[in-house]
Amino acid sequence: MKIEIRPVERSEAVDYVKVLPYVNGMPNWEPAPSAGHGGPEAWPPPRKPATGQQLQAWADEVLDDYFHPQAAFVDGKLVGGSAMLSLAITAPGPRAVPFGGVTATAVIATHRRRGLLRGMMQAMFDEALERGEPLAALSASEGSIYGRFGFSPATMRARWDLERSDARFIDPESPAGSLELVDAAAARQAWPQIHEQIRQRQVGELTPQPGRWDRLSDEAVGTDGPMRYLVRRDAHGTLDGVANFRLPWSALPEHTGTLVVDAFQAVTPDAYRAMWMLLTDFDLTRKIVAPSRPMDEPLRWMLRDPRAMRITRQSDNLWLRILDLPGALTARAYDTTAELTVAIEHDAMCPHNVGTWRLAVSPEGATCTRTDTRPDLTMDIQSLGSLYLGGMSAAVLAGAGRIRPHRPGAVTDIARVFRADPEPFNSFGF
Ligand SMILES: CC(=O)SCCNC(=O)CCNC(=O)[C@H](O)C(C)(C)COP(=O)(O)OP(=O)(O)OC[C@H]1O[C@@H](n2cnc3c(N)ncnc32)[C@H](O)[C@@H]1OP(=O)(O)O
Repeated sequence: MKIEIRPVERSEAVDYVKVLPYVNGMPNWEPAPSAGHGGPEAWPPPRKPATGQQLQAWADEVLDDYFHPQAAFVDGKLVGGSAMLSLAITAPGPRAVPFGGVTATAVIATHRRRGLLRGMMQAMFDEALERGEPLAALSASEGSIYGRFGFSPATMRARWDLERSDARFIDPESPAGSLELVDAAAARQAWPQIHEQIRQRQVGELTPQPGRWDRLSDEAVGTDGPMRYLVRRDAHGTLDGVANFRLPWSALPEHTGTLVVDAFQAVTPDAYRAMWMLLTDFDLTRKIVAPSRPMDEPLRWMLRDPRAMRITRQSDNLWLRILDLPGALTARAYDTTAELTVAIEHDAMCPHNVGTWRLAVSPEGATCTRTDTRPDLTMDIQSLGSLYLGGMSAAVLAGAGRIRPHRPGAVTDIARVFRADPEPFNSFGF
């Protein structure tokens, strides 16, 4: 059996997309309902196999400059593929840090568990480092796969619901400004403007991959039910919020009258409140479901009964992988002054990360250099990925034995250095 891992050539792009489960009408996510799914059933039925025209459109995307595909060949046949997208994530600062976003990953069922994904992953890590991307990231189809490659959850998301009758606001006055239900084309125009303002300040948000905004307003994507679009303007007429929502039809009486908020972004607290006031009080609805929202949703604090907003699922969202430790740690900013030495004992796929590192941070900047001194803490590379955006607790990771302190106070110190407020959040994957 001859195994070859290499980038895809132009003539092989259609073969590459053919290995992806969704292209064949097969599921490509674990069957357990994830926080991101908004429908009442466990998961929408798989789509139909792709048409020749769709295959060609996806193949063209594979060949785009921002897409860096690798493929696995066994005895000359393309049996697996994975790709990285060159994107940027907002790190504390806020600073935009380039990363390789792993996507479009699959190995055909007959060739799994032979190390083909591992081979492609290594090739993608090496290429990302050459492009100067200190991080890799992905959304995981299953929780047990990607830890072994050095990825670890760095952001979380929640699905919540709220009975319309319980959505009573502490301040019932609607803020000045206007709300308008618009068509898909107007929402398509609003999304990039609003997202860009939020991305520049919200840690965890991502630059959109090409086609992102077309897909977001595409009715064929996501759960069923016609898509509706809401935009909001402030008292001066400046656009400051946009949301996509649906009222899915269901044969089950318990699911009828549910308004699903697929996507929601607001630039100001007024826009945020005005839009939720409308969406939580739509005539002929009973319940509001928001499938993929931050854990720390301000809406809870606007309600007279904060308990009315019930988190019904929560899950990891973005998984991060530190590819270049000093590059990543000096790319983000810190709002405290501190000095810490951190030891990484193992990193088979990125051995240059192994060693003891002295991290010196201040609001003016950070340095990260090798040192021979005794470390304050030892941790795995996964834990550093989880800490990086400031969303995960160092104390919890220490409690799990993933971070080992070597002096009193070291865990509190690293928590203070990395923590961010509000929680990092990415409103979409890739
Ligand atoms: C980022 C995204 O794109 S998410 C979408 C991922 N795609 C899918 O889930 C589609 C369905 N699954 C698949 O196509 C394949 O199972 C893949 C792509 C997930 C894995 O491909 P493989 O070539 O089988 O992985 P590979 O053999 O390199 O596995 C490396 C290690 O991960 C483990 N592993 C791989 N897949 C899984 C899994 N689904 N569950 C648990 N462990 C797994 C292997 O056992 C192996 O373990 P080891 O390091 O202890 O030996």
